[in-house]
Amino acid sequence: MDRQHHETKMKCYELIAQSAAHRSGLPVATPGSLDAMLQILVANPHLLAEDADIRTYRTFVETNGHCFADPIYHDKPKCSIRAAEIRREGNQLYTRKLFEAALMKYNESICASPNESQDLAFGYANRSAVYYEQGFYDVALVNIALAKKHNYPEALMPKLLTREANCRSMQKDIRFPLVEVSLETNPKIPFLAKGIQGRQHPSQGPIMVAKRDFKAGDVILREKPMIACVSWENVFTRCNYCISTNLSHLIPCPNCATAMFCDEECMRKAQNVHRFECGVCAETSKMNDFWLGPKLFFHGLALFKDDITKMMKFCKRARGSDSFYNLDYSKYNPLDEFKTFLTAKSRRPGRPLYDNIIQFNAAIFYEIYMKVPLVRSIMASEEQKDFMQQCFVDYQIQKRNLTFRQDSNGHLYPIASCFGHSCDPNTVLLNELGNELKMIVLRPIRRGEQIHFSYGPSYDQGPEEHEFHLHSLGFDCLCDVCDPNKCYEWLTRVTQPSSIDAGHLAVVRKVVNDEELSYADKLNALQQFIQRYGFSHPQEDYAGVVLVYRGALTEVHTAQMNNAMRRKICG
Ligand SMILES: C[S@@+](CC[C@H](N)C(=O)[O-])C[C@H]1O[C@@H](n2cnc3c(N)ncnc32)[C@H](O)[C@@H]1O
Repeated sequence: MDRQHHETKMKCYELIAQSAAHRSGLPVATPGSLDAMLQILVANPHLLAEDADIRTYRTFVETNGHCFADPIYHDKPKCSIRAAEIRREGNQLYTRKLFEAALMKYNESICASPNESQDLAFGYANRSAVYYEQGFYDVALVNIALAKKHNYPEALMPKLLTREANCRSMQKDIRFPLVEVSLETNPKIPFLAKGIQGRQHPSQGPIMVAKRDFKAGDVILREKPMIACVSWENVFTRCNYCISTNLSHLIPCPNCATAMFCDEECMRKAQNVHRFECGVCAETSKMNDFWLGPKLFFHGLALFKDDITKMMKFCKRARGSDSFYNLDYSKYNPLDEFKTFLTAKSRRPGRPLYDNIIQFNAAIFYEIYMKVPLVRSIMASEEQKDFMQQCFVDYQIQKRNLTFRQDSNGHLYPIASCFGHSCDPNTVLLNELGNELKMIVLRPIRRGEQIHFSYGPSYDQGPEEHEFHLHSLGFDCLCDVCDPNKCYEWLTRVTQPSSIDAGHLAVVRKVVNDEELSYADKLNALQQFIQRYGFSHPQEDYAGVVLVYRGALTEVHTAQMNNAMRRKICG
C-alpha cells in the first residue's frame, strides 16, 4: 500500500515536470484514487495556480463531481436481500477454509442486515461457526449468544445448541505471558513514564529526551488516540470508534450499513462524530489518508455542542499550548486538547503538490458531508460553509505536520507524536492489533539521550527498502544513520570488533531457539543481555540481538492483544 502510494506520487512528480504535454486528454485512473486525483490536477492547471482557493476547488467538484466517485463506495441502505447475498459469498469462502475472508463477509452482511431481521442472527451464527472451526470456543460462544438474542429461527436452533454444547466441552484456559513494566508516571501525563522531557532540537524541532536512565523492556508510553478513523479496507474488520482490529464481535450501527463497533460503549462514544457521517461513511472512508481533517472538524464542532458560530469565534482567537506535551492530562479537558491541536507547532516543511491534493479532497468531502441533513442544517450561511471547508484543509495539513504514519488508518496520538524518528531507534512503538500505542525501550537509554522510534525506515531493512521508506517520510531524516555529519561515525561503530562475551551470546541464541521455553523466558534472557552489553551498540552482534528482541516483543504484544480482546468479549 505504502509502496503503491510512493510510486504514484513519484509518477505524478514526473508528470508535473512534463505538464505542458499532459495538460489535455490525460486518461483518468480508477475514480477516486490518488492517481486519478493527481492526473486531474495536472490536467487542470487552474487548480494548481497560486490564487486557487476553496471556492475554486468547490466549483470544480460541483461541476465535475461525477468523475471522482466510484459507485461501489456509495453507502447502501440496510437490505435483507443484499445481506443474504454477502453471507452466501462468506459461506463459499468458509467452505474453502478462507476463514478471515469469510469473517469479513459475515461482518459486512451483519452490517447490511436490517435491525432485528433474522439475517443479523444468521450472520452471528455463521461467525460462531468460523471460530468453532478454528478452536476459539469462547469467542464462538459469544457469537452464539448474539445469534440467540437476535431471533435465530427455532427450526435451526438444534444445530446452534449442539455447537454451543460442543464449545462448552472444548473450552480451555489459554494463557499468555505478560511483559508489563510499571514505572512511575508523569504527574501531568499519567500514561507517560516520569523522566521524559520535551526539548528543542536545532534541526529536528521539538524532541523528547530522557531525564533518567531507562532499561530495555521498560514500557514508557501507553496512549489511546485523540481521534482515529478506519480506512475503507478495514470498515468490516475494525471498530469505527476505537479502530481496534476486531473480526469476532463487531456489532453494526443501527442506522447505516458501513460502520461497526466493538460494543455498545464504543457505539455511544462514536456518536459525537458518527452522527455527522452516518449514511456517507462508505464514501468518506474510501478517501484514504485524507479523512482525518474532516473528522477533527466534527470532533471540534461536537465540543461546541454543534454551535458553529461559537466554534468560528473560538478558532479566530484560539491561543493554545504549542505542544501536547505541555497539557495537563490528569485533568483531561478535550477542549484544551483541541485548542492545542490548532496551535501546536511542528517543523515539517510544506509540500505544495500534496497541499493541492488536500484542497481537492476537502472540496470532495464538502460535497459528501453536505448530503447529510444534520450538517446541512448547521452550515446555513456561506461563511459557515466556507469555514467548514477551510477547516477540512487546515486540519488535514496540521494533522500531517503533527503526526507520523503507522498504518493505513488515520489517527492522531498527541504524545507519541512528540517523539522524533530514527533509523536506529531506541524504542519500538506497537499497535499491531489495537488502538492503544505502547512504546517499549529496546536498548538502554541514558539520561540526556533523545528517545525516538522508527516512523518506517530502519537501517536493517537493507539499502533499497531503507531508501524507499526514507522517501515516504516527507522530510530529510537527520538521525545518526542518515545525517551526513554523523553517519560516518555511526558506521565506524557498527563495524568495530565485537566486545561482547561470545559464550553469553551463544546462550542467548540457544534460549531464543528453544521451542520448549516460554516467551517470558526468552524476553527475560534477551533483556538481560541487551542491558548488560548496552555499551556495544550499534556493533553488529549486539544490534542483531536487539532486532530479535524487537521481533519477540511484537509477537508477544500480538498475543497479549488477542488475550485482552478475548477477556473483553468473553469476560
Ligand atoms: C511528528 S513530528 C515529531 C515531533 C517534532 N520534532 C515536531 O516538529 O513536532 C515529525 C516532525 O519532526 C521532525 N523530525 C522527526 N524526526 C526527525 C529526523 N530524524 N530528522 C529530521 N527531522 C525529524 C520533522 O520535521 C517531522 O516532520
